[in-house]
Amino acid sequence: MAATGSILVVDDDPAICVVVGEALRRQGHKVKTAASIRERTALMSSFAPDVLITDVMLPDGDGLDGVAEIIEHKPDLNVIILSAQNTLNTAIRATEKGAFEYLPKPFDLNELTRAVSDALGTRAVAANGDGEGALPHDGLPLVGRSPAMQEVYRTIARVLSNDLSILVLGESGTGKELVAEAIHSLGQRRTKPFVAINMAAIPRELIEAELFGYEKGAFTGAHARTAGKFEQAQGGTLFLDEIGDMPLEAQTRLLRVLQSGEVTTVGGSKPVRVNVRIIAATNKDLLQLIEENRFRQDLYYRLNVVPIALPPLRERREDVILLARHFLERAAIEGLPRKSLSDEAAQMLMAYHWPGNVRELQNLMQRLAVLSRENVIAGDILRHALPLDSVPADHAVPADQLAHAVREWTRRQLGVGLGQGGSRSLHDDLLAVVEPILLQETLASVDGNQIRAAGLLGINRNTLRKKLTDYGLDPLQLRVPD
Ligand SMILES: Nc1ncnc2c1ncn2[C@@H]1O[C@H](COP(=O)(O)OP(=O)(O)OP(=O)(O)O)[C@@H](O)[C@H]1O
Repeated sequence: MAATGSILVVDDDPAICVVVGEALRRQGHKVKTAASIRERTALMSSFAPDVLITDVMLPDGDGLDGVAEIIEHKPDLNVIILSAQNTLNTAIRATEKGAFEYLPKPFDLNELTRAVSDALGTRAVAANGDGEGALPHDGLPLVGRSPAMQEVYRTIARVLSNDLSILVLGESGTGKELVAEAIHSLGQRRTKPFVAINMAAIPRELIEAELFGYEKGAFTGAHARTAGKFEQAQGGTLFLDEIGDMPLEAQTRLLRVLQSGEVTTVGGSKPVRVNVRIIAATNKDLLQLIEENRFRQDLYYRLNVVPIALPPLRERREDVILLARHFLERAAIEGLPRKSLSDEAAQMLMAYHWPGNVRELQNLMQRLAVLSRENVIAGDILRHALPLDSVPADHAVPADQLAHAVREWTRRQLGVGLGQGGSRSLHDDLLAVVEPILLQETLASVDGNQIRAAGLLGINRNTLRKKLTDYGLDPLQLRVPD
């Protein structure tokens, strides 16, 4: 049976105290509630709880204030923070104060009761050795309050005080590099270098020299010993962007460095010890690459100690307006005219499918800050500014029609084709019908510009190029359809 204990719930909302209190009592815990910091302080000494659940915004102050001191006096106490201010800042502050868990409001009651059971079965997490207020809290880079982003904040907060390897997953423009920078600049390595290298941006044959450095004369043009990114990042963080594009030979070498903690330059023989935190990122399906023998499984496990998944912007639409306002505000701080969004414009932004994710939204807001003559950005301006006439992805009728066509096609294939063999697979057959149309139409809409088409499709440029070759499509011959 799960352990039971005494729990103090602090929230100025009586409804929350009742609901949480009842749920916990039903599980056999002893529960008391308080509505303010004053009441909390009074109860802490008389009641001596095992777990403290506290809201952040309390009528007489910030619920996080004093938490570090409480834990210092009572190291066994586990603290669970509830907060409606679902920002990276709150998650980090909660972790810094030594809180056991941070739950964004509105929270899931099951999650809370589970957190309490976990807390009772675990020793309190010691407060971060940096001490209070040691981290720069202002101007935190990541914006967004969606549940998906809260999960990201919680994970970031948990990895700041350790050196675990991190794999950031997400489509292009979702903020993978920003997450890596945030982990570095808020973590214990922040006074050391943050070095980024993008595997897709460097010719394959140069990747090893860039990463590990090279000796004088190692190859034509190697005029002097040059330190690689590993050595440049000494003591700090190395961000390996687009790791899925790393050639296999370089992967083998990288794995060796991660296992030994030593780098040997290309053409060199004397290893150099390196102390570097690794954060890798990819928009590719690494498991698929492993299956195709294009990515080493052992390297994958080394890199993927803590995964952080950034969902596409279209799957966290509640963040769109916050982000849009953030970018307009930033433009104003940079000296551009201050702009706001009309209701219609806000609706349109929410409905759009954002294939280029946050980067696309950021670029659009910057453009509008410069171009729009009115102070309030109206729907009309957006209609021109959004690509493809801002057709929202959720456009119900075409999506329904497509779904209908796919259903009919699949049923027919299953009816006709079962047991006849010869066909590659239903999945491939469908893609072979649909994908070339998607690629052709998208390319035609941007006059064959592969970079823009890849952005609209939300896939990597190299992936697009490969697909075009596979389907025998020539982007230059694609004309805007009638
Ligand atoms: N949550 C966010 N809050 C504020 N700005 C963001 C957020 N996410 C992304 N951005 C901004 O959007 C732009 C794209 O982000 P970033 O370069 O980190 O994406 P990425 O996933 O690494 O893209 P790629 O895979 O193409 O390299 C950056 O200018 C970044 O500052």
